[in-house]
Amino acid sequence: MRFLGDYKIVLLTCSVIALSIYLAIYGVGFDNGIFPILRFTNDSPGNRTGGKVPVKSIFDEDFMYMSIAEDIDRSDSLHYDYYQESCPSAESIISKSIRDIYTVKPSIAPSLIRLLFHDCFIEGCDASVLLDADEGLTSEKEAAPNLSLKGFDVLDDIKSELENVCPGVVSCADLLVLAAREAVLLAGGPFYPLETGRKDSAVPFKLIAELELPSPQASLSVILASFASRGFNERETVSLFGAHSIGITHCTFFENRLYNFSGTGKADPELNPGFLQELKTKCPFSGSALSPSVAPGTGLASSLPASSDNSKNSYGVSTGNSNDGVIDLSYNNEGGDENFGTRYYKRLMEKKGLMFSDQQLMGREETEMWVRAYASDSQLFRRDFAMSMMKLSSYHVLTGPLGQVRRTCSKVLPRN
Ligand code: HEM
Ligand SMILES: [Ca+2]
Repeated sequence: MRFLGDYKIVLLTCSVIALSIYLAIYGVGFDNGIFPILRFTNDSPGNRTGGKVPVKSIFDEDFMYMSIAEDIDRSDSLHYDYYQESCPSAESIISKSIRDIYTVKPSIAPSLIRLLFHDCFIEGCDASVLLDADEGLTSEKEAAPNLSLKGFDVLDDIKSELENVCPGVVSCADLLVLAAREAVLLAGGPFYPLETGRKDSAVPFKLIAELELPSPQASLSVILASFASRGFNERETVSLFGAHSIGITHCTFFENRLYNFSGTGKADPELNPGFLQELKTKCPFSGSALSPSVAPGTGLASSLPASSDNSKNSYGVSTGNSNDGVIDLSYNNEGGDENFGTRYYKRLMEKKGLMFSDQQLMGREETEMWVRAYASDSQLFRRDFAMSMMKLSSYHVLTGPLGQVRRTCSKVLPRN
């Protein structure tokens, strides 16, 4: 019996160590000696600045509380309320600023969420996307998939407010993830706890952004591979796409589906016929659908052939044509805020996905299953979206001496 008891202790200790390593690697951190547990019953912010916010691990099905050694050195890693002493008002300044701006400009919410995705997906959440071009540096903003990003000015303003209160303390990477979380909440999405302590990169990654941000013409296998290479499974990937229930899309990103799908000169058969007519009136034929740059089914942005039409780039973004129409992804907030996410999945089930890449989620059993689940169960979607956003917001972060805290989000610190 004694042997059995020892055996169990050894087994438990090994499990704790293994789980610790797993969670540390995948970015769901510790907090004050507790594996975070998410309250599934309630989406309300709860203890937003108090540090110990319970979070459920994405990886275990059972709710587990375990104590871990108190003497782990967390000074160089992400943790809750990182700015508690160095800048106690940081989180409230950020959330209040976003709330104020949102009242006059609600489009800031989708802009920031997209910005977060484009930053974190490329070399992690390090604010690399916020850098302007500078001597020797080509800005990530100039990468084709990033040309229609917005919200930089708002982050610059909030950063200068933070600099007035606590100079050189709050990173732009933390600012972006916290601002995007507030944006999700304002748009009717769930609250999720976030650890802080990210540092900013000293370089942008324009070429990697060109190569690795998925194109709106990407096929399902390309999309899944691209998310999987960053640790996101099908369920997490499908849940993140729920962000496409808010904001806007330019016609240019799906025009080929209306007029010249796969070079056939016809519409995409996967488009709902009534919806097709509706879209055609909003996005009249402009000729750009004939461009080879928008041939669907291809891979990542960079793998699309360069357009012969100089007004468009390989991501299909109009660079010179100001006539490009815009479609409201939320369809005037169809079903209200409480339908954040679910309205997107319902539309996919009706073959009303706007981009080729959106409708692709219905293309395989394992992703279609999650589309159906999220369309019918908004609580499930909110929980999954919250967890996936937490995971995305902590993806591949720079901490401690590995990064810097910029004074201005668009500029790296001057070299000494
Ligand atoms: C295969 C993956 C994805 C592709 C190809 C894609 C592509 C696009 C495109 C082309 C637009 C329209 C931009 C414009 O017209 O200005 C857009 C908008 C948007 N995307 Fe995605 N996206 C993807 C995944 C995601 C993810 C994972 C998120 C967030 C978690 C996200 C959040 C958004 C938001 C919020 C908007 C609206 C932006 C605004 O209104 O300013 N997207 N996306
Ligand atoms: Ca980045």
